Amino acid sequence: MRIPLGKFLLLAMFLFFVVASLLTVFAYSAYRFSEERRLEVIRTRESGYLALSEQLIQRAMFEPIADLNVATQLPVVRSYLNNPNPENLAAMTRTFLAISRAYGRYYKIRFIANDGKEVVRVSRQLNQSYVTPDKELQNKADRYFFKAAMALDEKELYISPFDLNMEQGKLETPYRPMVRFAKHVFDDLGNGKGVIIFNYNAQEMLDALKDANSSNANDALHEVMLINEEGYWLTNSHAPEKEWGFAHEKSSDVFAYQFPTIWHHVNSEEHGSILSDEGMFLFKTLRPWQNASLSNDAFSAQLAEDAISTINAQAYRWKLVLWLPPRSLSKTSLASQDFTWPVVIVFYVLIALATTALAYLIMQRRLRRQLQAEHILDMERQAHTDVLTGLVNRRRFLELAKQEISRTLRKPAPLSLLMLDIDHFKRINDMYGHATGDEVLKAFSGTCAAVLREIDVFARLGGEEFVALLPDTTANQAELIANRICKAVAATPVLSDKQETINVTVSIGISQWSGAPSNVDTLLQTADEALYEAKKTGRNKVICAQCSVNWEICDKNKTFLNPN
Ligand SMILES: Nc1nc2c(ncn2[C@@H]2O[C@H](COP(=O)(O)OP(=O)(O)OP(=O)(O)O)[C@@H](O)[C@H]2O)c(=O)[nH]1
Repeated sequence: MRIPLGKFLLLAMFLFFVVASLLTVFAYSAYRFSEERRLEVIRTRESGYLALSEQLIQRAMFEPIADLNVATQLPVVRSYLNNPNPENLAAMTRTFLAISRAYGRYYKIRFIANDGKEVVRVSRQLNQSYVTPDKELQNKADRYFFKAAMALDEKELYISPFDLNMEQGKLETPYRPMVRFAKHVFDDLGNGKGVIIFNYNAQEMLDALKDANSSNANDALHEVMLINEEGYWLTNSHAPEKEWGFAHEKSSDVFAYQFPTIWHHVNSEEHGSILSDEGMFLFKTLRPWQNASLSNDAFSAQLAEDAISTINAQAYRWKLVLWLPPRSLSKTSLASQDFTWPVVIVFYVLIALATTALAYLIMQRRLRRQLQAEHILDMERQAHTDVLTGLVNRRRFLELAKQEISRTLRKPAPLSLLMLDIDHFKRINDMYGHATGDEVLKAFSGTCAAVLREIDVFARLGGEEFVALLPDTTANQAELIANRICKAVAATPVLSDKQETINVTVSIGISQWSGAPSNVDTLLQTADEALYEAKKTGRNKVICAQCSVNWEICDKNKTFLNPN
């Protein structure tokens, strides 16, 4: 017996579906868990970069304050303010030149007198510091920064908005971002003498910011952005051409244009992190001077003390944003590794192989069990069946007859039994051989079975002796059936292997269960006695002791002794 292919394939597919679904759910959950952990690690690392960047900006923005404070206290400067003679002016100019060279971070260091006239201007360009000749000095009385600085008292300090350097009223290109730091200076008698202004080269700080954030080449690469109040990029490592959008008046060069939903959070929240289809954003609001006294950085904290009266620190509010674009973010994700899809395919192929093997084993086991069950059934059938005729044998007949009697006891009904014996069967054997005798037995069984009903129990007791138990049948009805059998047998001759016609007749004895608690043996015995009577009185007949009428309707002409 072979494994049925259709069922095997169905089972294999079912197992594959179940196992693959379970393992997929499990693997996907594990993947989601590891993804969350991975993103958490990235977020923590990026927070570190954000804190570092903030510190870097804060430090850079405090250095000019320190320099300006020191400059206004220098003895040479004090001497000039108290006694503005040419000698002291020259000494102050030399000091400004030295400061310019030493730090290199100031485009201009100037002293502007009360009337707005530049008295000293030390410029720095292309890594060179030089003193501007007197004839090129300008009057700045109308400039906003001069006016603002002149309004300060001694302790206060003016910080201009982040701006681009202008030369001769025009934007200098490439852009030179700068912030002006100015102090109103007084002589020892408290008379205002003018303003000292440092034009701080902020590009230095912005470059340092980019450098600090590009050294993470081994990590997922992030972009650093510094955004001013209006959402313009002061620095944008991802798209430097979009920096200083306010200068080239391109409304699309704002953060809000590129990332509207992200900007909503960045603009309205102090700090946070956002994970979206556009990547991961970590941001922080920077108020370089306003919050400096809270800084962990001792340097910044001290300077915050010094510049405590900085008048326009409130105006400074930048947004520092670190952005991991989706590609960078997924760089370390399992899903984007080269080996992932081949592994997934191998994974499912292995599941398919394993479930196919399992289906094969299950089918084989089922088949074995089925064969065993069939074998047992077969054995049972053999134990209950007469091999030659296929009829129920004596043992099984006795079991079935007992069951039938019990049933009749529970639900009273007539029950009759026929005992059948082929006449002169020995002679058939003797004349035509044992094999032909067997054929006669088979033909006889078939003829009788055709007359009997489905519910009748027809059995071969042994040799040429047969029995039929007829439920729901009275002796009179049984007699009719027996006569029908008797006539059918007589009318059905059998052909020998030599094509000779063999007439077969049968004698039948009948008994009916009386309703009294008798057993099968009693029934058999009564029928056997009737059969004996039939044999004794000429064969080919039916005898029923309990019947109301007893007549012989079997064909008297058809006897074994009288063929045809
Ligand atoms: N071919 C064949 N013969 C069998 C089988 N079982 C029993 N016999 C024979 O059946 C014969 C029965 O003969 P008897 O018991 O003398 O009865 P009978 O010749 O039919 O005579 P009556 O019953 O008096 O009519 C014996 O010769 C048995 O050997 C069988 O399975 N096959």
